[in-house]
Amino acid sequence: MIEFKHVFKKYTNDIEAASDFSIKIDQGEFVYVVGPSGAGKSTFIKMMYREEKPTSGQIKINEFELDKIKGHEIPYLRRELGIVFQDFKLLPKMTVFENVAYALQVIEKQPTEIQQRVKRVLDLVGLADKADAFPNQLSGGEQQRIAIARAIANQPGIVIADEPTGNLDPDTAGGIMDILEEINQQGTTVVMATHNSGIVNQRKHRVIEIEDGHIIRDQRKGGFSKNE
Ligand SMILES: Nc1ncnc2c1ncn2[C@@H]1O[C@H](COP(=O)(O)OP(=O)(O)OP(=O)(O)O)[C@@H](O)[C@H]1O
Repeated sequence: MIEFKHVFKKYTNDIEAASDFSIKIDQGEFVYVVGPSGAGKSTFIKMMYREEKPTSGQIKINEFELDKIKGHEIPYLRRELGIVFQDFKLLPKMTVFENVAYALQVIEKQPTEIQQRVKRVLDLVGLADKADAFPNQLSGGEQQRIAIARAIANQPGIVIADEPTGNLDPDTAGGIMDILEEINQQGTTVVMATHNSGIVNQRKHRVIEIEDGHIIRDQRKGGFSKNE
């Protein structure tokens, strides 16, 4: 569950990227965050994983109130969130296997469990045969599938993706969407910022639309609005 209560975010340059965001996303929902460039989509998403802090208001991620979270609770919060970026952010000197395993090592899993989990998620994204490759030996779509494998290796309840199909051709983007929809069908909440009106119109899910730092639409099973 993700809950925003009267959240405002003003950057130091006085730009208000979030103005009174109050929204609730239940466990298991699939939500697109749409809106023009500079609307505040990334800011909304970054506040969910504490990359940005609100100027005022409350954000709750499952049982964690982010403004009250204590240092020792942060690894537990991190475990509940898987994050996927447009530019993948894979570690270039590590193999595919090591990139995914790294996400598990930081929460102190046993080596045999790490092996099994990495294998399971690489199978899920269809890249078990690339375990020993390095990121620069993979296509953009493959790198994004690895990034998703890394994000879901901890079996987080929530996956947050900022433009996960942004750099990919339509077929490859469709493959990424298939994976996100599959993990959503297994119960994972997916929140995805996107400019891709084709995807939003074809694969109907809840849409939260942001414009100029305001949530202007929150629509279940809605496509893009006319001005996108
Ligand atoms: N660190 C920052 N410091 C100052 N202003 C910022 C910062 N990050 C974002 N902004 C501003 O806040 C507004 C919202 O930016 P944000 O990145 O959230 O938009 P967006 O909808 O994700 O855009 P895009 O689709 O282009 O990624 C923009 O006007 C942006 O210039």
